[in-house]
Amino acid sequence: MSTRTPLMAGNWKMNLNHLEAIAHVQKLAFALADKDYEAVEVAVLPPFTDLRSVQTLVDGDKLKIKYGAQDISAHDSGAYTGEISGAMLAKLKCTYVAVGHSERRQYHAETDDIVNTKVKAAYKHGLTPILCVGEELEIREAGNHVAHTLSQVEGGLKDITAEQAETVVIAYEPVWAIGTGKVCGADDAQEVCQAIRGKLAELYTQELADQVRIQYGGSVKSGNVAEIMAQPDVDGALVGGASLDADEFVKIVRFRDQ
Ligand SMILES: O=C[C@H](O)COP(=O)(O)O
Repeated sequence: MSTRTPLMAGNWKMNLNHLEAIAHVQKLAFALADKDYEAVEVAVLPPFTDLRSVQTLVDGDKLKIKYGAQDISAHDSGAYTGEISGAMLAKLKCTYVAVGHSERRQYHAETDDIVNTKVKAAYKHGLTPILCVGEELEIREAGNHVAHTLSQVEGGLKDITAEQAETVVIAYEPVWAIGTGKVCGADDAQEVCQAIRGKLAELYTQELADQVRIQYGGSVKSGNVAEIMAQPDVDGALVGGASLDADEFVKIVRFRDQ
């Protein structure tokens, strides 16, 4: 039986300003109880401009919610206008950082090589990367979704040591299921998550692969989360739209009750 603690992470994307972020985290904190945190790790990934406010709230009230960023610069400092470094995120006590989200790959031309440099930057600064992978619709329709996703896993983890990789979180997000309401079938999610675990065993060891958490992401809601979480290789969810509604996100955290 798996000892992996599920990770439910809300990726707010480009939503909620810093005042709204405070109200939202307060609502989550009010609703979630110790028994929730014992069963599930809960995290939010707000926009960069919200992180200081979230940190102040989490620190001040000793909240058990973890938080992180949606992206990280591959560079440590210098003339990189608009970028945010791992050192800056670490200073704000971020735990996680999403790397290679499909929206970064699609709108900012992030290749596996760029994603890999960002994974390295995350580890360098003591952050845990949530490495996002997943195929576009044409690739799935052509039956190449597993191979495509595994090559993104391999590319993202290039030169990452076993000591580092044992803490990575992989988020499998089929692009066609993101924000579309089209949920990948639980069996389909399991197929790819299982293959990702197999790839981790091949790259490292079975023991390491058994330890790594693999999330599913793509139109996760309270109504479908239980079925997805019932899959043996799915260890959590990366939730976009539904994480903006605090009540709905709490229901997702409490997937066992749904
Ligand atoms: O990071 C989250 C994913 O992109 C899923 O977004 P979604 O739940 O709105 O489909």
